[in-house]
Amino acid sequence: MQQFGIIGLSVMGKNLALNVRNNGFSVSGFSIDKKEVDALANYKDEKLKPTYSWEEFVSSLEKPRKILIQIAAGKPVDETLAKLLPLLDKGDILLDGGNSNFHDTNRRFHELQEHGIHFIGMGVSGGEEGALKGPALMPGGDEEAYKEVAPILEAIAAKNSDGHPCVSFIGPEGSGHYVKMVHNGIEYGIMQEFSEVYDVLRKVAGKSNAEMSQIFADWNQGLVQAYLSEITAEVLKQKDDLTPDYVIDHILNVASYKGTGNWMLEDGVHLGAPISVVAEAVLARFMSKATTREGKEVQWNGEVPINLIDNLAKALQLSQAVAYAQGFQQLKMAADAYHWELHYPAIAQSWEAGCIIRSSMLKDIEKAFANGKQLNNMFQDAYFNKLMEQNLPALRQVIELATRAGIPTPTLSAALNYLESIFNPSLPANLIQGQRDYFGAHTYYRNDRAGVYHTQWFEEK
Ligand SMILES: NC(=O)C1=CN([C@@H]2O[C@H](COP(=O)(O)OP(=O)(O)OC[C@H]3O[C@@H](n4cnc5c(N)ncnc54)[C@H](OP(=O)(O)O)[C@@H]3O)[C@@H](O)[C@H]2O)C=CC1
Ligand SMILES: O=C(CO)[C@H](O)[C@H](O)COP(=O)(O)O
Repeated sequence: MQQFGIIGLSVMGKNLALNVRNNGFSVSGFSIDKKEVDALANYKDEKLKPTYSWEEFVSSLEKPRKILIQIAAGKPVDETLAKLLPLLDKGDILLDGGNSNFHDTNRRFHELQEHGIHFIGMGVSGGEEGALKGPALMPGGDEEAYKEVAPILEAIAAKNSDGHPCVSFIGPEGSGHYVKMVHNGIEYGIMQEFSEVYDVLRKVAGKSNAEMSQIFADWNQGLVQAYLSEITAEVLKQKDDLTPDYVIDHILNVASYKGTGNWMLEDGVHLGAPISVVAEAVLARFMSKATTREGKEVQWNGEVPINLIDNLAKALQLSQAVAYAQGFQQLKMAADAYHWELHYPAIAQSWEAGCIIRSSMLKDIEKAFANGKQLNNMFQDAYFNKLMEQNLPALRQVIELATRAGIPTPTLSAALNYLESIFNPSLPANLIQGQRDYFGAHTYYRNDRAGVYHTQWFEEK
């Protein structure tokens, strides 16, 4: 009998199966796509069992069965659960490792609980390579069931610099998929920040692709030690297969999305979370399609400050911190609203390796939230407060220069505005309240006494 089962053997499912096998566990694989099962069969390895029917798959697994569903999110997951349910026994454990919406996971968790099936909604990040060599895992749902699968998940997960596996139990219901959704929202934010910095580098600093590649590679050893720095350097130096040029210059500048970053924004709006960097990153993807492209190319003939490259690194470092900060702020608001107990240092730790947003900064974030410290925003922590003080002038300079050059910086500007706002004692919302009370008698609170007030702004006729 096999110790673990995986349904869906496409990019992620197949590589996760190999990872489970490489860590000494036996695994059965099944897919509705026979070609995917045949590909598994080609390994001819008794620890990798291909199965060709739902019944064969389920009956090949030791009890309680531990089954990972790694397929396209949405309706396919409900269809798969409907196929599996009649074949399972009470006490079996199902994990959904796809990018499922947390609302769906909440519903499935409770529905399956009624059937005595343990359900774990598990965010998985790291793409194809991560799935094979060690992904970041974000499991939430049934904690007792988590303990049963923890040895396998800890074995296959990426390990951080201390050798700790990048997986820990997140919380109840759909909280694991919620954390993955926030991961992806942060991912959108940081990717857009990188693209704005790239735009300033090429259009203001006049750097070539090869020079920019080297700059990002240098930053990856310095202020912005991050997977996204590493791959940006790689993307910028890649030559094209079809022309003598760099491939980056022939990639159409329309950003696609499957939408998990959009979901973070949707729930952020629901919660009232000030996640401006994520919002601007989502909107920038929309704008990349909506723009008419009829304008003139930016031609910068002005001065290029000698410290521009250093300041771009500092601007990117600080705006990256803001993207993470907004993610953790939303997590805290979600934990309060949905009555989940989330462990922020453990979440930071699970992102320290294996995932797309991994960076050296996550260690500092883990420390910022250590010992149950409840921060309203991450910049209340001394380390990040100092980073803000040190890097704000650089961020301002980059945005000022980009603005003069006519280069849009939606996420860098959102990061600056966030930092200008979070400790600000006199944001101008008093005027909004006055206007609301004027036109709609919506009332307002005062800053000098308790109670709810309404002003008679004009004489009634
Ligand atoms: N690719 C990545 O980098 C990452 C992906 N993920 C998530 O992991 C999951 C799998 O991703 P990936 O490997 O890229 O593959 P896809 O998202 O392309 O999903 C393909 C798999 O889903 C199966 N499938 C589709 N519809 C159904 C259905 N109705 N019933 C059963 N199976 C179905 C496919 O079978 P068939 O071929 O027959 O359609 C195939 O096995 C997704 O939820 C994705 O969002 C998470 C992190 C990273
Ligand atoms: O989950 C992921 C990484 O963590 C995927 O790569 C994600 O689907 C990419 O998102 P999008 O297609 O919306 O850019």
